[in-house]
Parts: sequence; structure tokens; C-alpha cells
Amino acid sequence: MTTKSRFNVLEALAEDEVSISELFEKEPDRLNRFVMREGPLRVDFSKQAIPNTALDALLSMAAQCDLEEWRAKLFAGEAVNTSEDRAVLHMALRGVGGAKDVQRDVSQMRQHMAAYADEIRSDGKFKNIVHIGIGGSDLGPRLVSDGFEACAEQSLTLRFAENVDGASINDAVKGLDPAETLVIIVSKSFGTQETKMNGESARAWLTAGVGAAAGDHMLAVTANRTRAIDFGIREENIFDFWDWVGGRYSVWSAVGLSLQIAYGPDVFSDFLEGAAAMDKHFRDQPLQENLPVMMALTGIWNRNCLNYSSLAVIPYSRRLRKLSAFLQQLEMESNGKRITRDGNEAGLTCPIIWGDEGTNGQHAFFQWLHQGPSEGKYGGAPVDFVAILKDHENRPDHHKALLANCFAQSEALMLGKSEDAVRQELGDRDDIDALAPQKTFPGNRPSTTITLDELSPFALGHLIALYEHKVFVQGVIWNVNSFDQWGVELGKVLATTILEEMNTDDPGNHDASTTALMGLAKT
Ligand SMILES: O=P(O)(O)OC[C@H]1O[C@](O)(CO)[C@@H](O)[C@@H]1O
Repeated sequence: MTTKSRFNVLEALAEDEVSISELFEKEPDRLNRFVMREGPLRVDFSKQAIPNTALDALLSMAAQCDLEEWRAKLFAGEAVNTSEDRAVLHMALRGVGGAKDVQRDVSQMRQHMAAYADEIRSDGKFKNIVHIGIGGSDLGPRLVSDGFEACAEQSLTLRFAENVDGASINDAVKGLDPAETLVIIVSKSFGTQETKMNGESARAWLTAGVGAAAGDHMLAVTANRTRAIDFGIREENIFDFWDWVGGRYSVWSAVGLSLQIAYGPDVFSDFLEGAAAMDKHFRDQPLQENLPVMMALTGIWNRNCLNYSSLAVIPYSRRLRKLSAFLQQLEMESNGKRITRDGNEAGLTCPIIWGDEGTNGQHAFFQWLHQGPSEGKYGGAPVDFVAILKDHENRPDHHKALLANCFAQSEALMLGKSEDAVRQELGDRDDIDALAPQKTFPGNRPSTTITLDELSPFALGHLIALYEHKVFVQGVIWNVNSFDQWGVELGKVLATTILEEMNTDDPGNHDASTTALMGLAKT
């Protein structure tokens, strides 16, 4: 089946006008079918513009795309990253799947990390950690560190430096004593410009403070030990991970070392357990009862059948404020591709992922979500609302208000407000014909609401693994390789050339605009 023809039946179904609120009347079992509970997560898909018939068609389309076979290949450790001929086994980091040698390596690494973290925590020499890394070597640890704050205690100060902008490393070390600071340089390739430059600057900062002892304050986490040694990291200070761990799927590996040290190995183990529980659910449940599959299919419906080009992710939790940034990399670097595994045009794939924490977003871009110009079949953009049911801040009034806002927004997006209702409210006035349409809300805008019982490390692991597997399912259906990222290479190569030219006052061979911009940097 070609990628395009996968959606033929669905596209025909999508031509029917659907009223989400009417679906609740027409389909009395809607909540049973569209609300799924798994461990600490409850996911309510019922406010999606998907009738039962369309869901049936989506499920049979997924089966026809050999989803179950691909899932089996993934867990069996086959090279599902076809363009790089690599297995994809981040689940093995949480103890699920992987051959005996993989399981042995993982278990040794987990013991090594936990022992090291315990030692640093009890020794008391280090009070601060500066975690240096970018992309997958940064976003996961940042999101998770914020999330752990809900119910775990940070025993060492944890700072991050990712951007090559000098402000990043300056802010990270500001006010810290080098004698009490451990710098952890995290890079799968150990070839990333930003990370190496920040690592050099951190080394200079340490050396200025502690002299020759700087080497005792520097660790590396990498899949390229040789490069880390060349960089000057002592062999015994290197924590390995493997080429079968994709950067954006790596927070579960030694990439999470700074989290282990700051919050303790037990907290990190709970986080891994939460992800493992989602792995088993995804691996074992039939497609129609499978949460990542359901999440992927609602996304496919919105993207390929209703023509939505973006997905907003709005966590109603300050502790999850990095979720949309994390998912931008997870989803867009994985599936932001226009060519299939076999080299053909893929058609519409990954939507733009965007968002910010609620309620802040309500006072910024929600105007567009509710009344913005037509985008996708019903306007606005589909939204994933994410909320935590437990109040972790001991502020019950704030928490109720936060949840009320979250629930109200999904209801408002769905119900809208008709022009008739607006006219009635406005009564008799001269400008009513101009004003009433402006105050009308079209409604019928789809959303999913994910609630977590609490923001425990287990629940956070569960949530992140849910999105990881959703991305895998969508990649299978779009027939793209979700585990490479060729699209980031060109800019990196050109930046290296331009930097060399700027350092040597060589104008190089560029278009007029780029040449002029390079000229500006001389001043
Ligand atoms: O961990 P590394 O090798 O420094 O790479 C950092 C990031 O750069 C990328 O290769 C491209 O942006 C990401 O996939 C990766 O997460």
C-alpha cells in the first residue's frame, strides 16, 4: 500500500461534517471507548472530532500498515533505524527488551551510575552540578529535573548550559564555587560544537578556580569514548551509552546521571519503572486498547484527514513547562520528514509542535486557538491538555483554579458560542452586525486531555514513554524513519565553514546576503 493510499478511506470519511458535542449524544458509549486509563494516566480523547466509524477505520488502517510487525521488530532489537542500520532500544534502558548482552551492559551501567551518584551525594565535596549538553542531551534532563521538583528533593544545585551563546555558560556558573562544582559534559557524538565550546569554557572556569584539579571536576557521558578522551576527560570519568540510544530518547541512559546525583538513584529508578510500565502496555496490548496507538491515530486523523498543520501541547503545570520544547525535538526531529523509508514522497507528516504552560498561554495565543483564521477543517489547532490532579504545592485554591481553567478551555474550544447566542446577549444596538460575528466562537475544535494522578517520577516516566511510542506509531504509518535526523546536518556544516572564514577574515564564497551578514560580525 502506498503512503498516500493509506489515507483514502479515511479522507472520504473526513468529508462528513462532524459536531464533537453531538457525538456525545449520538454515541452513548463514547466515554468508554475514547477514555483510556493506564497506571497513573487517564487520557480523554472524547473531544476529538472522530466518530466511532472513523476510529474503526483508523485502527484497520494501522493494522494494514503492519504496525504489529513493526512493534515486534522494535522490541526484538531489529535495525528499525534503517538509514543508519541501527536497533532502537531505549526501552532496554528501562529493563524492557534487548538481547542478553544489551541487558547486561544496561544493568552494569545502572549499577555504576547509582554507586557513583550515592558516593557524590554522601561525600559532600560537590554542592553543584553543571550539566552541559544540547538537544537530546539537554531537553530530557531539563524537563525531568523540573518534574522531579514536584515531589523529590534536589540535594545538589543543578544548572544547565546548552546554547553556544556565552550567556548560557555564564548563567550556569554564575555565583558557583568551582571547588564545589562538578561539570558533566553530555554528548552522544562528542562532536557537537555548542557542547564542546561550553565544555572548554567550563574547563577554563574550573582551572581558574582549582588549577590542575580541574580534571577531577569533569565527567563525560558519551557514546564516543575516544573523542571524550581526546577532549581531555579522564577515562575513569567517562560514562558510556550506545549507538542504539537515539539522542532524543536518551534521558533514561547515563544522560540522566546529573538527575541521579541531584535527586538520588531511587527517584531515577522510579522514573525508569514508570516508562517500563508504558513499554509493556504498548508492547502487549491490542491496537484498540493501546494508549500510544490511540494517541498516534488521533494525530493522524487531525493531520492527514482534517489537514491540521500543528499540535499545541499545553501543560497546566509549571513543573511540566518544558514539555512542549521537549516534544518539539521528540516529534519534529523524529517525524519531520518528507521522504519515506523507500525514498518516495511521504505527503503530510509531523505537524508543528508548539505551546506553553497553562494558564499563561490563555493570555497569549488562546485568542488564536478560539477565533483564529481557518486552519484545518474546523479551525484553530488540536490541543493536548496535560494536567496533574494532585496539588503538590500545598496551595489547594490555586490548584483548583488551575484545573478549572484547563477543563474550561477544552470545553470552550469544543462548544464555542453561536452568533445567535451572542446577538441575544448584545440586545438591540446599532453596531450589532459588526460586533456579533467578532464575538462568536466557532467551536468544534478538537482536543485531548491527559490527566496524571500525581506528578511522581513514575508518572512522569509513563507520560514521556507514551509520547515516545506515539511517535514510533506515527512514523510507521507515515512510513518514515523516526530515528535519524539528516535535516540538521547542512546548517551545522555551513556554520563550521562560516566560523572558520570569520576567524580568518576570509569572505569565502557565499550569496550577497550571507556575505553582508558575515561583514557585520567583524565590527
Ligand atoms: O548528544 P550530541 O551528539 O551532542 O547531539 C546533540 C543533539 O544534536 C542532534 O544531533 C541534532 O540537533 C540531536 O539529534 C542531538 O540530540
